[in-house]
Amino acid sequence: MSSADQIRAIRWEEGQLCLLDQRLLPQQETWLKLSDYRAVAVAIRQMVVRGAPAIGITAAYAMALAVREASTHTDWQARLLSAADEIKAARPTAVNLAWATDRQLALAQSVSTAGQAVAALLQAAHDLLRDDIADNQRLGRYGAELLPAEGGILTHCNTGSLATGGYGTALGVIRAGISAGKQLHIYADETRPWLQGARLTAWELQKDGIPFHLHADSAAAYLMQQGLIHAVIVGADRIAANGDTANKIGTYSLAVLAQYHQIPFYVAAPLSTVDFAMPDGGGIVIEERPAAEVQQCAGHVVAPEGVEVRNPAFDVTPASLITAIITERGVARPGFPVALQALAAGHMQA
Ligand SMILES: CSC[C@H]1O[C@H](OP(=O)(O)O)[C@H](O)[C@@H]1O
Repeated sequence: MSSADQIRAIRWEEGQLCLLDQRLLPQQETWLKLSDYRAVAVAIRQMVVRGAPAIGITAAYAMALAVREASTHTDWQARLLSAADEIKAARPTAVNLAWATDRQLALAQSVSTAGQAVAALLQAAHDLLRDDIADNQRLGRYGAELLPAEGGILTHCNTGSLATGGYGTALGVIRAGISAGKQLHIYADETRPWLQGARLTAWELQKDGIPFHLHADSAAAYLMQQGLIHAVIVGADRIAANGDTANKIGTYSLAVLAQYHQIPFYVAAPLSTVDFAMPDGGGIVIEERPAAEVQQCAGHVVAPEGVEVRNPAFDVTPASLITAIITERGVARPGFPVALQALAAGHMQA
């Protein structure tokens, strides 16, 4: 693989969904080739593929696999409904998973025959993958305008090509800023416990030749205190209608730190990540992941046998701590309920 334009986590090849196994990066680049939607749901839950937009795209392909299997049965629509429930149950927090699955279900219910559904759902999954990359590039350009001409940008988790169809959201803004000639230095949180920053963001930035330092999550406050950070930019898994944002655990503490140090705090996400049916962040389900992820570090057990663990995979940052939400249709600033609705309605451009 070469630069950002080539990094892909999701491919459709010879009738199979191919997923780059992100559990093994950066040491191994191994692809899983899947033909059964049940195996795709397991791959999402086990984080073979992760990142809100990426799991949405993956779910869309899983539905295409499901309708292909169901199409040989007269009760194909009932079978597809059951498959959709199984796919949506893989992970609860990122709205993209349910959004993409339900969108495929509605498409299947809009056609007359199983054969038409097989063709329509596969094409819709291809279109979603293609459109996500184009949306990320638009989002990147809008966000790049907010970044300083020169400075340090802190990012959390992985929001690049591996978390999306390609190019990335927060990392897409950084890519667009660099392409626009901005002199940016990236500070990448390692992002315990799954280490998306240390393993995935570092891998992407190194491939792009973007200057960066990797640091422990607990070093973020020190870097801000030293005046090295001029903006924080993160992704999102679910944005409530009022702008409250669920994102990787540790995001909320970064937002509090950014406010204390008077550093702009940006969220970058496609509008498909906004859950307009959810009035505020209080209703967002936070995924609790296996204890082993905290008891271990990079696969090595570090905690004593039998310790009790809390492992929330996400937290919710109140809209009051967010400077702006960057989307593929423009930038939403505080007064998010109206601004996000306006962007979704296509009324507002940056
Ligand atoms: C481009 S959104 C990526 C988003 O998803 C990550 O979560 P996970 O790695 O557990 O799927 C994280 O919240 C990122 O901000």
